[in-house]
Amino acid sequence: MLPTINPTTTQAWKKLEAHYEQMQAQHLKDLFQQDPKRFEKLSLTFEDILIDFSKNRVTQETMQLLLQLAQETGLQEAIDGMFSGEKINFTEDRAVLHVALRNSSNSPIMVDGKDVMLDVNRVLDQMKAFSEQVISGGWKGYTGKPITTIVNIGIGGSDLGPVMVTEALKPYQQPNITTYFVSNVDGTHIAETLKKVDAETTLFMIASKTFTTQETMTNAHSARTWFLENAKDEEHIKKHFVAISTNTKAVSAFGIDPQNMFEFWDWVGGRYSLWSAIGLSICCTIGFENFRALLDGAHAMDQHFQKTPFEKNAPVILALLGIWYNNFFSAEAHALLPYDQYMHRFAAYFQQGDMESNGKSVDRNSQPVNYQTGPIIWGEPGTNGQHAFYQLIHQGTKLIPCDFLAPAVTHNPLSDHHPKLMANFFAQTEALMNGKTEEEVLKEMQAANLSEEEIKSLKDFKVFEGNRPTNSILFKQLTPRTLGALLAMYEHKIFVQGIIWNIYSFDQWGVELGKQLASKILPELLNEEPVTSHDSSTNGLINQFKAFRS
Ligand SMILES: O=P(O)(O)OC[C@H]1O[C@H](O)[C@H](O)[C@@H](O)[C@@H]1O
Repeated sequence: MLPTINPTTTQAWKKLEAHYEQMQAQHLKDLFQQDPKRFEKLSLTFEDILIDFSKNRVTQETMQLLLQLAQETGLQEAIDGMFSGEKINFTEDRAVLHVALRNSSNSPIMVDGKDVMLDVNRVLDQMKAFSEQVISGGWKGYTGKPITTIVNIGIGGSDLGPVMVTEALKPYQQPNITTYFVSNVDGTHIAETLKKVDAETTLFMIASKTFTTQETMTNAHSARTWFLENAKDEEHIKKHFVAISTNTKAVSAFGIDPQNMFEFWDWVGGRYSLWSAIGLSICCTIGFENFRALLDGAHAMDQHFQKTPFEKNAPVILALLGIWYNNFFSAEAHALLPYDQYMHRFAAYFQQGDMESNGKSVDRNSQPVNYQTGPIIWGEPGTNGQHAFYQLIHQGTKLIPCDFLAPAVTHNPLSDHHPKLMANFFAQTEALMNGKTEEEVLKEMQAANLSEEEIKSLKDFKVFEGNRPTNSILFKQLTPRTLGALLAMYEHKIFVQGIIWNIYSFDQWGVELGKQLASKILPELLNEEPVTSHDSSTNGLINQFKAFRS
């Protein structure tokens, strides 16, 4: 059982409220001036990753109080519960064991009296053997040609993780394999993908934990129809369709040979599933050894998370800082800004990871929460974001804490691109912290020989308040191991926040209502009758939709 402490009732929370009153007037610039050792004190390293959290609006006292909050809300007990296979996903009565999927030390993890590592290793072996066959050309299509193209059909957790990782690890891509991802039920997605592929050399991976998701099943059936139009014979399906699911029955009903099914289990949450057989498209794209290295990096971070004292624990620190802004500074959002083009789906991935996990408003006592929970997560790679939305982060009315992530070594050392990219990375967090005072603005304008009148009319617009908090996460290079560690770090950050907010992070009831209503509306769209069963807006929209199509 997870602890059920309302965080606002803790001693630490009350002290943090009082402490916030002092801290809101403090400027980061001054905190740096007061303490030349601030960077050393407020940064930590994990393997090849440096996490600098010194540009946050905190002092040692803030960190102490936040750590006390973690203690008082029972974080250690919760961490132990997750790692030992307790059914901490209470509302679905399930364990939460993505950590078992990458448990390379193989220590037993028991669920319902059974060591899950046996199953984990069995499926990993199956993934290894299969991906090696595909990559080596040993797995042949129905005309005897090797597979050159993979189409992963899945949505949400059965799509975002593999998309993000295969993009992030493109430098490790096998030269003979091209991978596409189809998620949207909009027919455009599958239609445009099928235009690019050849039935003789394409392998479809139908990835769905439940194997009932409307979007995925619709796309899978369209892919099957298209394939049979080419291959003509249902016998050939077994060479071109594999399934990744927890639902064996539904996989067989679809016509996929159980031999070609890759299993995972109900204790793997969809948004935590890239480490499971859902990662098969990753294995076949970058090779099993690289997938293994991704798992190993995550496992190393898991151990760090499980065993390191909270004051040096990367996921715990990041989580506490997030709580500080979310609950005391009333920050509504958090931006993830990777300065690495390969990580262009990183923010999208953690939009699901974080917002589906912690977008909750009922606590673990079944009571409505009386405090804020999960933030809005968003972001784009630098420097593109700088030329689009950073204006608001620098000078807008909202406080948006940001994580800046970047590799020191690029996979594409093209002339001076990387130093230029990194100059921006360093400049942005400095600018966000320091801002620009009126005095500095005046000096600048005078140096540019502006008239007194021009200076007077423009100066106010050019002042930057600064004091905008950032974390800088600088790593040596974006390797599979480092990516694995970074992903696990953010996963555990989300876990810690969910524990402190006293919510259940591993269910997602909020996505159900829209699905139910859509299945009620679908038949109404397929007949000629005017619709009257909804509110006037929904009726009006549906009836206009029908009129446009008639
Ligand atoms: O893998 P599936 O069962 O097809 O589910 C795909 C997605 O469906 C829903 O939208 C859930 O909210 C997601 O958490 C899940 O990842």
